[in-house]
Amino acid sequence: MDEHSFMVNRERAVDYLNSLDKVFVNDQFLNWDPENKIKVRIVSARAYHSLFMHNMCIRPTPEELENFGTPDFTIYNAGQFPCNRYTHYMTSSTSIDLSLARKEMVILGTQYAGEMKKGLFSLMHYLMPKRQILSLHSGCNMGKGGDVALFFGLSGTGKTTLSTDHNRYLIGDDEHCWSESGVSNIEGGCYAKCIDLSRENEPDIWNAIKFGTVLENVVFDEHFREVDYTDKSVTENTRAAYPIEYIPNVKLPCVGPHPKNVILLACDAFGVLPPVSRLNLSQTMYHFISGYTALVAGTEEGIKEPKATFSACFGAAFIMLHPTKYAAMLAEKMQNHGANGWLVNTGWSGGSYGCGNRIKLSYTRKIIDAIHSGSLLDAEYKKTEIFGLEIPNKVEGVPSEILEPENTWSDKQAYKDTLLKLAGLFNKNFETFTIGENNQVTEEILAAGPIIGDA
Ligand SMILES: Nc1ncnc2c1ncn2[C@@H]1O[C@H](COP(=O)(O)OP(=O)(O)O)[C@@H](O)[C@H]1O
Ligand SMILES: C=C(OP(=O)(O)O)C(=O)O
Repeated sequence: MDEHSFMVNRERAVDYLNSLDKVFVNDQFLNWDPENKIKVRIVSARAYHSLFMHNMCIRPTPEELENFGTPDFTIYNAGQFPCNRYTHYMTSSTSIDLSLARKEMVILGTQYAGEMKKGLFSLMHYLMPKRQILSLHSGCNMGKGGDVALFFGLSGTGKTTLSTDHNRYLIGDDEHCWSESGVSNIEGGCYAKCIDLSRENEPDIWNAIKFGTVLENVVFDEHFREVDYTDKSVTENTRAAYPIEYIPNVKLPCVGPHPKNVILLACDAFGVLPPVSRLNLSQTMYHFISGYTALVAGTEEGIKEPKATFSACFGAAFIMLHPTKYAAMLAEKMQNHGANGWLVNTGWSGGSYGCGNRIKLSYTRKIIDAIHSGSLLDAEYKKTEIFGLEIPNKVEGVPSEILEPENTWSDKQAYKDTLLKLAGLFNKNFETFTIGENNQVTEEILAAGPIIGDA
């Protein structure tokens, strides 16, 4: 959109906010790295939006608030009020506009609180790389011995669920920076999906839902105030936003040393990617640039059943530079700090969606445990056809037969056909990444993708 259209929307939002008796103003920080902290001001009409950002951004101390000064960036959230559909570029009544020049964001026509946090995340994807800091759409946690793991993945792949681990310190569930001094969380809270949430499966998230937590899109009994986490009548995308301290084993301040493991999460609805594979650096780059997952119900509007999608760097909606710029930074950091790459399928096994089942969360947790402990590096590995992924022969606590997807499919031909289909989708997606003049993608990265013809 052009500057003029931004200003039309901005004026509409500001006029709307000015017409109210009361607005809420939050002054907060982004990024726990003290040297790269960003000051944000959020002006909103609804208490729920203000509390959401209070929970999600880093909360200033009273002294910091006193000396806050001029913010680096301001959000005008007039979400209850629509944009004018006759304004240039508007195709609906919803518009979320970000101006890097004005250092402002305007929200009209949507009250989904996540827009604010994701808008700020886009800003960080612009500001941080300029300082040679890599911004990451990933969860992050740290073991008792100081080993840090990153969990990359698109919405619904398990970043929040798997980074929230009773045996490890939580650094953050969704947005991080990797600088010369290590990792830092951008946020001060978590935004967990809570559809079908249970105390047994996710005790830490369950217990984090208490006074002060914002529950969004959930259905509850107004008399008893009991939430029905199974109710999908508003949307599957039900959410809980809580301050990160609501997780008992949080690492405060939310910073850590350089990562030891980089885990790429894909929720493969085709059911052909192995539950876990070890990646070399080129494969890690290939899969990072591809950013594959299946959109499942609840992640985007209109998705009723899973559909393959590719989102560069696991965050195409947020990145501001060419994907290979982020990939090159990631490769350099992983190489310099000796981090291992892994691909974990948190999606289907035993067949595609509709036939097979989603891999049990308890098995995925065992796989993640084996990555953290280092024991998975000791397994024997075998290379898969087409994708050339290295899969281990055993993982403690996981039935060995499921480690090789073909074993779990009763119809072997259907497995092969589906594998080829997915490989074709990967290749087609990667056609946009050529070994161009700027040497954007290296031969090694290109060769790390699926090779059709070997089957
Ligand atoms: N094997 C699995 N691994 C990870 N998550 C799973 C698995 N099976 C089911 N799930 C569910 O998938 C959802 C993952 O969502 P979440 O962790 O919020 O993703 P993200 O943070 O990446 O958006 C949760 O509701 C979780 O309970
Ligand atoms: C915040 C979102 O993403 P994630 O699921 O990665 O938290 C979202 O999709 O609104």
